[in-house]
Amino acid sequence: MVKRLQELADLLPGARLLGGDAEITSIERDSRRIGEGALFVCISGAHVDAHSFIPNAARAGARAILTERETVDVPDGLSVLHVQDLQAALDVIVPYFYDYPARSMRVIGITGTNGKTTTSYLVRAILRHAGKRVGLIGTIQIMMEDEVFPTANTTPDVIVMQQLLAEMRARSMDTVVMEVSSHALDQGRVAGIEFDTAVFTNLTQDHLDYHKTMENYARAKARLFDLVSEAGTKAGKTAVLNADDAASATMRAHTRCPVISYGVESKADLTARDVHLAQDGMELTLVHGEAEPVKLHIGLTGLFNVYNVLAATGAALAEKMPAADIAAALCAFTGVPGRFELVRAGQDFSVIVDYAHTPDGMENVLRTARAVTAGRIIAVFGCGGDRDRTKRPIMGRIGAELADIVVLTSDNPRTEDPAAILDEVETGVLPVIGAKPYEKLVDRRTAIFHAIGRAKAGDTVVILGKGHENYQILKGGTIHFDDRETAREAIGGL
Ligand SMILES: CC(=O)N[C@H]1[C@@H](OP(=O)(O)OP(=O)(O)OC[C@H]2O[C@@H](n3ccc(=O)[nH]c3=O)[C@H](O)[C@@H]2O)O[C@H](CO)[C@@H](O)[C@@H]1O[C@H](C)C(=O)N[C@@H](C)C(=O)N[C@H](CCC(=O)O)C(=O)O
Ligand SMILES: Nc1ncnc2c1ncn2[C@@H]1O[C@H](COP(=O)(O)OP(=O)(O)OP(=O)(O)O)[C@@H](O)[C@H]1O
Ligand SMILES: N[C@H](CCC[C@H](N)C(=O)O)C(=O)O
Ligand SMILES: [Mg+2]
Repeated sequence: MVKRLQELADLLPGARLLGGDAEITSIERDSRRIGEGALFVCISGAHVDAHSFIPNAARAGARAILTERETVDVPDGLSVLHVQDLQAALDVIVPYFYDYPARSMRVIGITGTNGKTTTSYLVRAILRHAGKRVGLIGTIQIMMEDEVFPTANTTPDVIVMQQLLAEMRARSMDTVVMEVSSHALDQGRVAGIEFDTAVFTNLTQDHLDYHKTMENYARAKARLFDLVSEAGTKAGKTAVLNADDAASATMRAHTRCPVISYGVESKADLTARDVHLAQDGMELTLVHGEAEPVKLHIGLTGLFNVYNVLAATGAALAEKMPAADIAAALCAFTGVPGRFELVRAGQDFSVIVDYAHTPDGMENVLRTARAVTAGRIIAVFGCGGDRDRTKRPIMGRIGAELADIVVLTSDNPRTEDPAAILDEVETGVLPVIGAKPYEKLVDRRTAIFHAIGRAKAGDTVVILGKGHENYQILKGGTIHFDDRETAREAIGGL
């Protein structure tokens, strides 16, 4: 990809180009990714100011910088593109630079508090069963067909996003399925993407540290439905909405394209009945209008996963996938890493590792565990640091109400004092814990060993919050940590 700096400047009213035109071969916002000919975008972030990396960028071969700062010292030979509003400038020039890759493929965006990753994996499985070449962008990883790439965010920033989409175009992906976080919608990470199908899973409390109110949070999510409604270069757009979630009204108010609704309680285009849960899967019957109802057995469990199955089916129908492929792919689906994942190491009790890190997620998972457990529920959980503090006591209360034994422990404390986080969670635990056994163990490994040590035949140990994560983020740095691995070790030591 090569474009002239002047060409980019011409797209931006009020932009000033200092130091002369130059040929640009990439756009980067991280000095560590700069190569020969790059335009280095200087963002003053939450932790560091990228202007301080200009010398590094120059040494690495940057040709120019993009900034909204009036005066910037740059080494000789580096041009400066000055703009009034950096984010607005990126919205325009990044998709242009990469020749709007999203226009070359179908784009399915999934938003909502919980269920995005699970739904995206289900959609990917259905599309692939129907013979499509599928890219996936989300929390766990990025995939292009079977090839896997790591990711730092659920939805990458606008630059990495356009680079990924350009790579997917080069590899002839037919469709990209992506999780679209509220942060992404708020920060313009999906600028320049024309969505074909937009899916809403649900809205419950999370991220109030960032959005402040549930109204702002809902408004950020609704942005995806503005985007899917925009007239662009594509035809056949659809919004897939959860009829049982009150926030769908907000999403619908932003939608100006056809809607497929799904639900279990309310009247909807797509529903499920005859749901039978087991620990390692469930049966359900999918009902879509006048079509013959389809009975499925799938390797996911819990009513919340019925919603994910319906959301994914809605997206597949919007993408005109044949009913036979939908049913066959769902029946062959075996689960998502770290989502209600069973750890089997020959023990006579169950161990489930799950990514629930919101009040609603916890409630769903603990209720599901209860429904499929004969003995007691032992819950191990905490809350992430540097994130929504108001969810801590709520999660504490839910854990104490729904489990029989509670082991409070650290999630990813990040820069916070781990013990202080647990104290905040505990304010929700204490009023409802009564005589139930309760421990507060800051070290997650000790907590998992403790919980597994208490388990008896027929019990279920539910380890919540970190799911697929194979690390723990502490003040001193990030360490290797995997709940599944630790649980296996603990079982092995019994
Ligand atoms: C609050 C927030 O959204 N922060 C995001 C933001 O970081 P930032 O701009 O504040 O970054 P910074 O670390 O201060 O760095 C500033 C600039 O200096 C640059 N830099 C930095 C170091 C260096 O050596 N050289 C260099 O050039 C950085 O590339 C950056 O451009 O931009 C980064 C690049 O896109 C993101 O990775 C980062 O996400 C952080 C890691 C994060 O934790 N975000 C969470 C809140 C988030 O976005 N979560 C949602 C998921 C929510 C959900 O699914 O429930 C997500 O989509 O991931
Ligand atoms: N539809 C749902 N409704 C409520 N809770 C759910 C739903 N689906 C999954 N969960 C719970 O939320 C956890 C996270 O699920 P998943 O990873 O699919 O969601 P996500 O929206 O991608 O989360 P994140 O925002 O962190 O990326 C699961 O481990 C489960 O506990
Ligand atoms: N174990 C996690 C889950 C984080 C989920 C993530 N999507 C976010 O909140 O950004 C934590 O709280 O650290
Ligand atoms: Mg996710």
